[in-house]
Amino acid sequence: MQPLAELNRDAAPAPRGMIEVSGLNHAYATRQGPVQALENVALTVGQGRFTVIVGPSGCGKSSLLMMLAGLRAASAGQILCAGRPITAPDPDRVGVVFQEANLFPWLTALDNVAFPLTLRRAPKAERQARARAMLELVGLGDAATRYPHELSGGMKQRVSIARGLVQDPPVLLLDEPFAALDEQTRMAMGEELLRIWAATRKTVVFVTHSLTEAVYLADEVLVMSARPGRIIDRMPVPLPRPRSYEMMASAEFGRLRDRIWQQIKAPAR
Ligand SMILES: Nc1ncnc2c1ncn2[C@@H]1O[C@H](COP(=O)(O)OP(=O)(O)OP(=O)(O)O)[C@@H](O)[C@H]1O
Repeated sequence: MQPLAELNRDAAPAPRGMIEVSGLNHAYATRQGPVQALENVALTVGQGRFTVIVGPSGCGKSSLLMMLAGLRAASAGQILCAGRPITAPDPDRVGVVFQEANLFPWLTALDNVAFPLTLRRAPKAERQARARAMLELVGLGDAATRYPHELSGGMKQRVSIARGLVQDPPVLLLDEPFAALDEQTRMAMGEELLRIWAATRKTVVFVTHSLTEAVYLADEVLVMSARPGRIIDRMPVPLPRPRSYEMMASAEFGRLRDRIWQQIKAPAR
């Protein structure tokens, strides 16, 4: 007879992803009729994994991220985060960072980071301690009392990342967070994000147009088709970590980037 432990192991559910999306469809209502943005999107992101989403312009990447964040409802389908549906923004489970840092100009860096805790009416000492720790984490411990206009573009995005992490959510979503930055700052921010990710072990979903950024950052790249967006490839990135600038010149890196490019380049006319 099979021992009880064996039976239990067989009966245990398969390990679930931190994020599980199934049958996601979305059509926007426009004056010209419905615009099908997403078609039957399904994906799983394992706990602590760094997943990057790429795809042609207008394929629905931002729409998908907004839905994962609970900021937009899909026409159909299900999104589970940590085993429970996402139906509205839930900063305890999901932090979000957008292309624009969207900081309040009248608040210091510290108070911007603390703002979500203020909304929750957390005690002031706790808010400040937590926000200070997050600023330290993103390398801005010395800039706590500065206002947004006194910060560079890269520093503002660091504040935005710190704010996304301040409630310690298991998931961090980033929608082209470095797109507005110059190339040098963008590279540095990519490295910085990997350092933060390694320190916190968050589950990360990152949208970008940059194929180099995608391969450099990801454990796995999800490639979307042109609209209506579908997932057409799940490409693991077997490059070792920590990633380095030199890896970008390797044949393996080039092969991975080319695999994405071949799938998203516009068809020749
Ligand atoms: N509020 C809206 N109303 C109507 N159509 C919309 C709306 N938001 C997005 N769309 C359309 O849905 C499609 C997907 O848009 P979305 O912004 O999600 O794509 P994307 O892949 O993030 O684009 P990009 O790469 O250019 O940032 C596009 O065709 C867009 O025009």
